[in-house]
Amino acid sequence: MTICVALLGGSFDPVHNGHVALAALFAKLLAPGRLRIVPAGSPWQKNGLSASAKDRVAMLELAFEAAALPVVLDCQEIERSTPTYTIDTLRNVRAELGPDASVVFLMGADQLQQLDSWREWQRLFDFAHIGVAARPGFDLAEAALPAAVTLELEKRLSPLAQLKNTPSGLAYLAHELAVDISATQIRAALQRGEQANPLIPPVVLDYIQQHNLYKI
Ligand SMILES: Nc1ncnc2c1ncn2[C@@H]1O[C@H](COP(=O)(O)OP(=O)(O)OP(=O)(O)O)[C@@H](O)[C@H]1O
Ligand SMILES: O=C(O)c1ccc[n+]([C@@H]2O[C@H](COP(=O)([O-])O)[C@@H](O)[C@H]2O)c1
Repeated sequence: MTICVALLGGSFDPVHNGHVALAALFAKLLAPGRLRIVPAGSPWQKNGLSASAKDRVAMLELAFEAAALPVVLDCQEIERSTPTYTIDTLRNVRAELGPDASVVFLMGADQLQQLDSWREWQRLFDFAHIGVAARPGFDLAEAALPAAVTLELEKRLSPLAQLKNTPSGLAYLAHELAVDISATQIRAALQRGEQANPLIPPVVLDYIQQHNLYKI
């Protein structure tokens, strides 16, 4: 049987309930043999990060442990000194897992809307499938996507079972997620001295307070 590995990449600055819900949704849908969380080292489309890699990793460990969602943290992007390009990560993962494993890179609808800005974005499909979850404020409908992304999706949209049973090249849209949370919103709330309680796992909030993060 083919193994299926799902990867969730992100800045996780900090990890929040939207990330946990996205991971949990695809853990249920795909039942992957492994769910890997891949914290970004230098996300080149972002204007810097607030928390250190060490703190972001610690918060990820706490969040997924509290959610009782077994994950493996893959820190290769933090260990690289180059800007974080997903294509590099997927090349490495494919080399590690071999040609037959099903690899699914997960993302929210906001990333799909700008997928054509990613480095070598069409080549991502040579190494992995993509699994996309809906996100409030970001439309998954064709009309909301760049034409080039729509063209790729039209060729690649497939049922989940096909993603599980083939190595790469397909796409799946999960319309059922509706968690209106962003790390930007959480950082802003924490800077204002608000608690951000329903947005973030309590263990992560404790960590943020103990380590005095997101104050400025
Ligand atoms: N509420 C959410 N619903 C669905 N997907 C999400 C949600 N929040 C984040 N994601 C997805 O998780 C991945 C990592 O996101 P990221 O760490 O950038 O969080 P973010 O909340 O978008 O951060 P920021 O507000 O700092 O841009 C991305 O693929 C993103 O689309
Ligand atoms: O490869 C790229 O060029 C690229 C451009 C933007 C985002 N990504 C990846 O998309 C994921 C979410 O990114 P972010 O910046 O919203 O946290 C994370 O794994 C990033 O490395 C990747």
